[in-house]
Amino acid sequence: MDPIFYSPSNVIPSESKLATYMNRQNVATPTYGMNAGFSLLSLDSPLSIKKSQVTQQSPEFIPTRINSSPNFYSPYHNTPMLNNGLNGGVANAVNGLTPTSSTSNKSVNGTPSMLGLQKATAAVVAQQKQLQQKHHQQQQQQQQSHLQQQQQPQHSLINGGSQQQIGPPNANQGYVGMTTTTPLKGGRSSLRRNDSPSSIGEKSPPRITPHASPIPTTLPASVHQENVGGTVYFYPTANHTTAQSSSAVGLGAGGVVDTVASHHTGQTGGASLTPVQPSILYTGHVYPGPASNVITMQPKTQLESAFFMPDEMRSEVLSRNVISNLMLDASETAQHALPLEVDNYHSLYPLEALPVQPLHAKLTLPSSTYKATHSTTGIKYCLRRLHGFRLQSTKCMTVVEMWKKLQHSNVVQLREVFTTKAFGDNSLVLVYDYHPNSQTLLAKYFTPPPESNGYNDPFQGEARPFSHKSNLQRTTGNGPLLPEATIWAIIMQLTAGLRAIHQAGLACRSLDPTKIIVTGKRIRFSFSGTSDIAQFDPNVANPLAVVSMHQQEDLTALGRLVLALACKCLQSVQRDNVQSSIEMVSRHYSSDLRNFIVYLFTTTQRRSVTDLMPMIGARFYTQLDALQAQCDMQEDELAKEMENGRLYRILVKLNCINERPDFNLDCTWSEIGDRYMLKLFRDFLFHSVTEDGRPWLDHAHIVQCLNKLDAGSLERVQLMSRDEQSVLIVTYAELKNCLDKAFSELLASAAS
Ligand SMILES: Nc1ncnc2c1ncn2[C@@H]1O[C@H](COP(=O)(O)OP(=O)(O)OP(=O)(O)O)[C@@H](O)[C@H]1O
Repeated sequence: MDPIFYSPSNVIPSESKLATYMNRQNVATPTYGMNAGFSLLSLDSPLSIKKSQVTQQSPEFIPTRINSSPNFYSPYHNTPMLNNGLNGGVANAVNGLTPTSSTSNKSVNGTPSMLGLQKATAAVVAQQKQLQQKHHQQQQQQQQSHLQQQQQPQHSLINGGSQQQIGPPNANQGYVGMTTTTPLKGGRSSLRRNDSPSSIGEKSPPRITPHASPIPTTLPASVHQENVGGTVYFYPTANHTTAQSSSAVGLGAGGVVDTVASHHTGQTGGASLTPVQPSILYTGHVYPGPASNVITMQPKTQLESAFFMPDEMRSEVLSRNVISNLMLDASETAQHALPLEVDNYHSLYPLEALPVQPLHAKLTLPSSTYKATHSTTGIKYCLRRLHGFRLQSTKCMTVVEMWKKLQHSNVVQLREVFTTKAFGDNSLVLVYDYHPNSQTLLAKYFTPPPESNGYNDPFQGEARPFSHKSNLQRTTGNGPLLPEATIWAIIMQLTAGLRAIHQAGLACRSLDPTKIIVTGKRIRFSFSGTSDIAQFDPNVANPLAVVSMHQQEDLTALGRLVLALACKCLQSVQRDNVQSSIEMVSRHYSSDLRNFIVYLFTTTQRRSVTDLMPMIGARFYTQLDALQAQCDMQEDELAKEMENGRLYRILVKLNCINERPDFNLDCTWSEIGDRYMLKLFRDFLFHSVTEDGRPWLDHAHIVQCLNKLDAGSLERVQLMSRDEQSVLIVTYAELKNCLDKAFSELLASAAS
C-alpha cells in the first residue's frame, strides 16, 4: 500500500469513503483537467470498445491479435509507443477532448487490442501534456468563474450503456459529469440486482446494509454526505471542489462517482495542470515477453513461446511431478511387504528395477531401491536398502561422512545412513537425493526397443553383437549408434563427477551403467559410497593406497563404459571383443574418441582423471554453450511463471473476499463498503459482455487489469453495478487499498 495515498485518518473510520477522501485532500498530487481526466479514464477501459471492435477469442483463451501487435509486450505507457504511428485514433480522440472515440482502441489491423488500449492511455498522457499547455490559461478562467455552468452541459448518466445528457440531480452535491458511452456492459443482465452503490435517484433500491460505513459525527463543510440504501457515501461538495482546484473532478452526475478526483487536485488549489507521469500511472512489472535470443531457440511460433513453455520442458516437469507423487495404497504396501515407516521415512514406493547384467558384479548383496517421504520435512528421498546387512565396524562411518560432504551436480548426494529392522531383517539403508523420472544408463542406451511386430532379429542384439552386416554397428540391437556429440556430452559429465570424487579422496568403485542415472540431460553417479560401506575392510593397512587402486579401476571402468556406449553394446567390452570394438570406433567416430578410450584402457601407466580434460578439448566449450543456452531459456520460463504466480496470488485474495457468505457473523461483509468495489471489479475483470450480450473474453484484459491492481496504478477504471444503473470510477490504487485492507481483515480474523 502506498502510504502517501492512504495515510491513516484520525477521526473517520478508515473504511469509509470519506476517509479515503480526507486522506487525499492532504496529498500533493498532480492536477488533472476535468475533460482530459475523463478522456484518460475512458480510453483504457473496454467499456469504450464498440461491439464491432471486439474480437472473439480463441478457445484457448489467448489473445489472437498478438501477431499484429508487435509492441504487445511493451510496458504500459511506454513512451516509444507514442511514436509508432499506431495511435492516430487516440490522438484524434484527445484532440477532440472526446473520451468516447471508439477508434482509440484500434490496433494495427483494425481490431481492438490491449495494445491499443495501452497505446491509447500512453497517447493520452502525451497529448495531455500538449493540451495542458494549450488550454492552461483558458481552463484557469473557466474554473475560477463558471465551473458549475460549464459542467452542466456535460452531465450525463451512464445508464445501461446508453448515453443520456442530464442535468445534475442536485446542484449542491457538486456532481461533475462526464460524457461517455459504454458499449460493453460490465454487469450481467441475468444477474441484475438493485445493488447500486451510488446515487441514481430511485433506481437503486437498497441492498447494502446501513452499517457498512459508520457515519462520522462531524463532517467537514467540504464533504457532501449521501445515503444510498443505507450506505453512506461522501463526496467533495461543488464549492469545495471549486475552491480546491478550478479543474477538480469530484463526482459524476447521477450514478457516476469519480473517487479519484482529489488525487489530481493541486496542492495549491490552483489550476496548474501537471500531468501524471506515465511511470506514476503504472509502474508495471509485467513479463515483457521472451527475449530474442530465447525465442529463436524455441521451435514454436512467437505467440506460443510467449505464453507456453516448450513442450519438452512441460512434459518433463509433468512426468517428474507425476512420478514424484506416486504412492502405494494400503493393499499394495502389504503386497510388497513394505513397512509403513522406516526410521524417519514413510510412504515407501519401490523404484522399478530392470533385470540387469552389470559390468561389475562385485556387489552381490541383495538390494532394493525406494522412493520415500521424510516424516518431518515431507521431502522425498531415494532409499537404497542393503538386505540382511550388518555393519562390521563403525569405522566406515568416516568414509560415509566423506561421501556426505561430496556435493557435485553429477553425483547423487548421500544424505544419511542408518540400520533398521523395519523390514523384518537387519537392513542398512542409505538415503540419497531423489531425482524423479531417472533411468539408468543401462535402461536408456542398452535396452533394445520393444519389438513392434513381435519379430526378433536373431542377428541383432546381445546374441550376436557384431554380426554379418558390414554396417551392423550403425544399427545395433539397442538402436542406432549414438551421435559423437552425445557421447562427448556423457563423457564430460562423467569425468566431471569422477574428478570431484577422486579429488575428495574417494573412488566410485561401481562405475557401471546400472549405477549411473540419467535425468533429462543430466548424468549422475548414483548410490555412491555403497561399495565403500558394503565392502569395508577395517583391517586394511594403507587405506590411501587402496583408494588409489580403486581410482585406477574407475578409469578403466570409464573406458569400458565409453566403449560400450560407442558400440551401443555391452558385449563390445568383453575381453575378446575389445580390439574389434576399438576398430569399429575408429571407423565411425573421431580419432579423439578412439584415443580417449585407448588411454583409459592402457593400464600399464598410471592414469589420472585430470589428464582427460585436454582430451575433451574445445568440446568443453560446446557443452558450456549448450548449458548456458538452456539456462537462458529456463530463466525466461521462470520470469513467465513468476508473473503467473503473482497474478494467482491476487486472484486468491480477490476470491477469498468476493461473495464471502459470512464474515464475523456479517453475511453482507463482502457486499458493502469498499468491498463492493472489489466485487464490481471482479465483474469488470471476468464478466464483461459485448454490446449484444456476448461474453467478452480477453486474457490480455484480465492480465493487464490484475497487473494494474497489483501495482496500484493511478489509472482509473469504470465499474458498473450489476443493475447497470450506475458507474463507479475508482483508481487501481484504491482498489488495491480495498483489497489489502479486506484481506488483512480476513487474515486477522482467521488468526484470532
Ligand atoms: N537417486 C535416485 N533418484 C531417483 N531414482 C533413482 C535414483 N537412483 C536410482 N534410481 C532409479 O531406481 C531404479 C532402481 O535402481 P537400482 O540401482 O536399484 O537398479 P537395480 O537394477 O535394482 O540395480 P541392482 O541390481 O544393483 O539392485 C532405477 O530405475 C534408477 O533409475
